[in-house]
Amino acid sequence: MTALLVQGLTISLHGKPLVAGLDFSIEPGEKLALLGSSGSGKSLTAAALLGQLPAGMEATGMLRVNGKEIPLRGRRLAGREFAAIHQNPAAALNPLVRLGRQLAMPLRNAGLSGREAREISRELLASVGLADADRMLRSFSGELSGGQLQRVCIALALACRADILVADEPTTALDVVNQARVLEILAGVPSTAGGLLLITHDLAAAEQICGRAVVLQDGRKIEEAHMPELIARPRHPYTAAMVDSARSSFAPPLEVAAA
Ligand SMILES: Nc1ncnc2c1ncn2[C@@H]1O[C@H](COP(=O)(O)OP(=O)(O)OP(=O)(O)O)[C@@H](O)[C@H]1O
Repeated sequence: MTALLVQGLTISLHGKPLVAGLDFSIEPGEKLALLGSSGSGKSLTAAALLGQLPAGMEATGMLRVNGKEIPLRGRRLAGREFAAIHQNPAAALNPLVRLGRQLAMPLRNAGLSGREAREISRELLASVGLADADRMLRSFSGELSGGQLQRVCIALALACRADILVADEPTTALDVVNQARVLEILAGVPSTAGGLLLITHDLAAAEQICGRAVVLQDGRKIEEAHMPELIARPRHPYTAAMVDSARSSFAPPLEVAAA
């Protein structure tokens, strides 16, 4: 059964559509990229799925997770179906609550004992490359670096055991070394963790993590393809420009190329 089905998603502000008639789907265990330039509607799409649209905006259309229909209109909570990894990890965590308690919360809510929740929290932290799990569990978010915090947020999202993980520009606030590490971790998220929707303007990140992509421009889908096809044979001029620009960012410096 399709893990996520979005049909005719339209997001409007005072009657003006900012995202219009968007269709896409994610199969179980699939990682899908939502690509597009700034202002194309990626974050609003994520916000509509997560029930986090700004006040005054309304979403219409059909949303189904594992066959269950979820009303979009008036949606103001993510529910158990979705877990999110946001751009700014510090803002996603409660600074006054030890990380161990924050990680344990969704596990305890799922019926695990305190001891089981602590054990699984340690395993989750290890799975995102945080070795000193006991220290992390005792820490407050203000005591960790941005890269460590984003890994804690990925562990927290996995602890929610949601059907769909939504990662909205998860590496934007990180330095290049941590960006690479977080991309590696997301690429390694097992297919058993449900579907993953990666929101990004970074084609290289999408290629590393996702098998398929949907490209948005001005709130509309302009292209949808498997990653190798999208990169080898982009059909829309915007996608072609995005592919060219990603290629040129890896090209050797002009003077070296000319030598
Ligand atoms: N709170 C808001 N109020 C009014 N308009 C908004 C609001 N948030 C987004 N928009 C508009 O909706 C459109 C889509 O914005 P969105 O943030 O989804 O783009 P995006 O593709 O995620 O861009 P970026 O990569 O810069 O985050 C843009 O035209 C934007 O100006």
